[in-house]
Amino acid sequence: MSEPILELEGLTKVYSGGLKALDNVDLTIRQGEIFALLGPNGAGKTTLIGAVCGLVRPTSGTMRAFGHDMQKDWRTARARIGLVPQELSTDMFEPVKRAVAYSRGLFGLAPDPARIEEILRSLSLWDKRDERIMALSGGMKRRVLIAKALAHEPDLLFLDEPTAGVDVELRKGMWRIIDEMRDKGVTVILTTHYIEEAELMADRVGIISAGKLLMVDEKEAMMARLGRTEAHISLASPLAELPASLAAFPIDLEEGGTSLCYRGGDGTGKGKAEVANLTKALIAAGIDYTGIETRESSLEDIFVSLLGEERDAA
Ligand SMILES: Nc1ncnc2c1ncn2[C@@H]1O[C@H](COP(=O)(O)OP(=O)(O)OP(=O)(O)O)[C@@H](O)[C@H]1O
Repeated sequence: MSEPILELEGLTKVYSGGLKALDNVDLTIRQGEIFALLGPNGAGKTTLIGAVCGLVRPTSGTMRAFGHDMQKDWRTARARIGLVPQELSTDMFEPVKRAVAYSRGLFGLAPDPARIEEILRSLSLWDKRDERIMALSGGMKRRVLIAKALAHEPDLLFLDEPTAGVDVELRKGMWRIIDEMRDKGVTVILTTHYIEEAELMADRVGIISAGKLLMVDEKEAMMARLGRTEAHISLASPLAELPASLAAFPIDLEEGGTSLCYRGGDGTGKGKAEVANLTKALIAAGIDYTGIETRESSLEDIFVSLLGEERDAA
């Protein structure tokens, strides 16, 4: 397994008003992985990123990046970390190219116009290089943020909600960029509200709520562990009860006996095979049906049910 690039232990942040935005977070990120941090508004995602990027001072806990203790040796690690924040804060009056080149200089790297050109071209910003950032569309501004983060060639890149409020085209462009970074071996930590995005891009997913990291796992493992298949089978005529021959299936009679509902499997397609067996068993039992609707649960369902459990437990 590759090197840990970021190790957080017991990371806690209590804001001055007393709000615990991070509650004892342990997280290890390995070189080259794409990690998605999923959580509802106010879960602590931006605070976590801010802590690692030196924008938020943790109340307690330790952070190591590239093997350096970030509280003791902050600069060495920080120079290798890029951040694409949610919003533009500065240099709205600057022309695109100058802002991006400046961002590289900020991290102590020698100017490299060819590299800046390559970045601007890859983000379709080259034609806009001399325009002031404030004159660009929202989506273009977001690309400038990415260009700035890439300008200093980070090994670890944080993307805070990279696709919030952007159109489908730009979202796809962003996914492509993340893919390219994966190919270059850059480690990416992204936060997102779009579960589809996490499902598509990430190798591992962490679910955070109210400052607590509820679960971290490989995406496939999470789906296999918590995913489900749900199938609704419409029966040709209502059943009063289920025959004993079907007792082994995880099924319920619903809608006054006119519908059979199967809930089982594991999000990896195992349920589909079981539903196929169920249909054979129905025919063998002389039960006729008129339609089947099957649905595999997504990361979204897992996310929603986990957060629901968390709320119920609170
Ligand atoms: N500077 C601050 N002072 C006090 N409380 C803060 C501060 N910054 C954030 N918070 C609070 O900390 C909690 C976590 O906020 P954070 O921005 O980290 O959440 P988030 O998961 O990024 O949310 P979103 O998805 O809305 O961006 C929220 O309740 C927020 O109101």
